[in-house]
Amino acid sequence: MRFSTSAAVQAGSLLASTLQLGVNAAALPAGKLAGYQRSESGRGYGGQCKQTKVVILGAGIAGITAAQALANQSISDFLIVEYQDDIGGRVINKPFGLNAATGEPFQVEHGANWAQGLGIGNGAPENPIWTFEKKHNISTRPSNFELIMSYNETGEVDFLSEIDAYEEAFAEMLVEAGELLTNNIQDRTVREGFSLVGWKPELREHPQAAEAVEWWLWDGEQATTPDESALIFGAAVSNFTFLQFSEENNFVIDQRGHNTWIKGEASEFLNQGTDGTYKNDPRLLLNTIVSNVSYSDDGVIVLAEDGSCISADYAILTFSIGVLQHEVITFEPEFPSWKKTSVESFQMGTYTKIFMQFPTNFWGTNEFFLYADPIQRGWYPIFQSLDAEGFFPGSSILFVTVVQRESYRVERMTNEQTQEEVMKVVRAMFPNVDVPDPLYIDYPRWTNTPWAYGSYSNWPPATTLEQHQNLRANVQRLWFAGEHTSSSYFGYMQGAWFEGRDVGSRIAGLVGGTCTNDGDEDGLVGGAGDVGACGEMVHYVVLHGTTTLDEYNIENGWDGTSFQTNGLGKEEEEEPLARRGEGMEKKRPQVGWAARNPRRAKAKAKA
Ligand SMILES: Cc1cc2nc3c(=O)[nH]c(=O)nc-3n(C[C@H](O)[C@H](O)[C@H](O)COP(=O)(O)OP(=O)(O)OC[C@H]3O[C@@H](n4cnc5c(N)ncnc54)[C@H](O)[C@@H]3O)c2cc1C
Repeated sequence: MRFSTSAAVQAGSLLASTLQLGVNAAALPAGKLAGYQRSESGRGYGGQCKQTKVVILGAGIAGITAAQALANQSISDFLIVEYQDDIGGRVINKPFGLNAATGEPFQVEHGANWAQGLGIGNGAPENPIWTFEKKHNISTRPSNFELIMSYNETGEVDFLSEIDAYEEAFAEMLVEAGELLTNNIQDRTVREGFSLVGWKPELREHPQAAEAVEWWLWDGEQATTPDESALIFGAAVSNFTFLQFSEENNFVIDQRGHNTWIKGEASEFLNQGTDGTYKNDPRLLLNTIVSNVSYSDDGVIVLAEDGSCISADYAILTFSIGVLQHEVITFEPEFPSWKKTSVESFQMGTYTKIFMQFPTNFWGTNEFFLYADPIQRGWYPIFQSLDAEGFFPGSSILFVTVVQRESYRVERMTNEQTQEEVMKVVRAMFPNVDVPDPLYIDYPRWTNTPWAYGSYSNWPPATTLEQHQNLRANVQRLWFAGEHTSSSYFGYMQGAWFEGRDVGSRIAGLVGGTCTNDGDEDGLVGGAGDVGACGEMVHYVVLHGTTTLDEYNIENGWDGTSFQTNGLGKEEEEEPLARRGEGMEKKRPQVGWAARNPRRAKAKAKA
């Protein structure tokens, strides 16, 4: 087997490839070129550049899956470049507090914590992430969303009936969203969608309680407010995961870390190192920060901060939209305007879990604690206990989640400042308890993490599928993949996986000359994840106001199963709310956007 790392090329051939690529060598920033000084002739670099067929930028789910797709099609000449000292990206765990039983800290997940929409029973397809978690024996526990208590600034107050009211409205809004998509009607914000079906928190008897419930079930999932979310695509992403797969969510408690499944998959094709583990495969370049990407119709040159350089026929860039928006990477030439506009159009939401370990459990056996602040919507709204049977019993760990603007605020504060605010809330929730201060408090600063700049993407209003396709589409030999390029599962691990697989397979087709990327998981037309296509991706130089139904197709990254209920929507189909989509393609088993069952819809939570 030939390894690209051993094929470092000398200055002369770098010059040749540079010229071939049409890259203006003089334009490459000097500071990024330590070790790659121009030769005396002024016609090349004095250093060496690794050469490979495909360079994969980022070793999160999308990057590892793209590499796996290449390997599966016998393309072993690739390099994976990763900022951090290990793979997994936003699926990342950190030590926290102390496990008295072992004398070691607990491992808590700073990023993705739930496998969502597992796809259990009812003939539903299985979420591929759940398949991998089972394969690699990841320890998980179903979250019990029935074990929830509600509070305000006076203590425990039962406002859980608001959940039913919200969910009835949500179900109705989903049907409306399906109508908008099917008939190519202009999209709305989720806030408008809610208002039109009568869900207006400010008009309810207890507005703060209604806001807390809305925060939990909307912002707590999308990490963005209903006012900042697109109705059609916000409804679709929920349908794809929770209706197509199922509404079961499992919380990961594996002390090896959630990313063990990604490492397990990587070990199946990255095992050429001296010790036989993925980490020592010379094709995986850890601790390498990409700073400059030059691309053309012939290839790509990637420069890293440490001065290293890679020349490749193709690049797959999997960095988050937060990284792209922070302009920490120089692209040469600059992105064309259709690409630049799409990068700036989509949003990066932030989701911050603040972990606290107390000397004792003073809150009991419930799992969730919803708090309605009298003044500020989203003020330390949902607490979750890890000191519960099946989780970390005896740990006295509680974590509270904030998102978006509150995330930005707390992430700029010290742990001590945050603790002071949180403890005021906790003491108000439990007025009859002598609540101790936590022994430990810690939380990630996602908004400032230089390899992510936020948690996961969200689809803003006034943005069509065509605009999103521009986010996905390649620019010459530079390709893109990640949760944010998934129109059907953006924000979720499965989005990153489907997109990594798709782009890896497309490029395998381009490199190998034969494209086998039908993306067909299950032999069904329009089955889960059938986003496969071959060759270059389409993009749109002129963006139209709306998207016609026939454009919701594989070319635009749309998974044909958005309208499938797989039996899960059966009850709903019998209800008047569920309607059949008009004019659907006959071949695809699309049955209209079913309203979600309010009883099941409580099973929603993100990470
Ligand atoms: C707090 C939080 C909670 C979440 N909860 C859930 C959940 O419960 N369920 C769920 O399904 N999903 C959840 N997600 C989303 C999920 O984690 C992501 O969708 C998924 O992990 C994204 O994978 P990716 O490959 O697209 O991107 P990433 O994981 O971001 O991979 C990109 C890689 O590129 C690297 N990189 C970035 N910049 C550079 C550079 N300059 N040079 C070199 N390398 C670079 C990064 O280090 C990273 O490893 C959550 C995410 C967060 C942050």
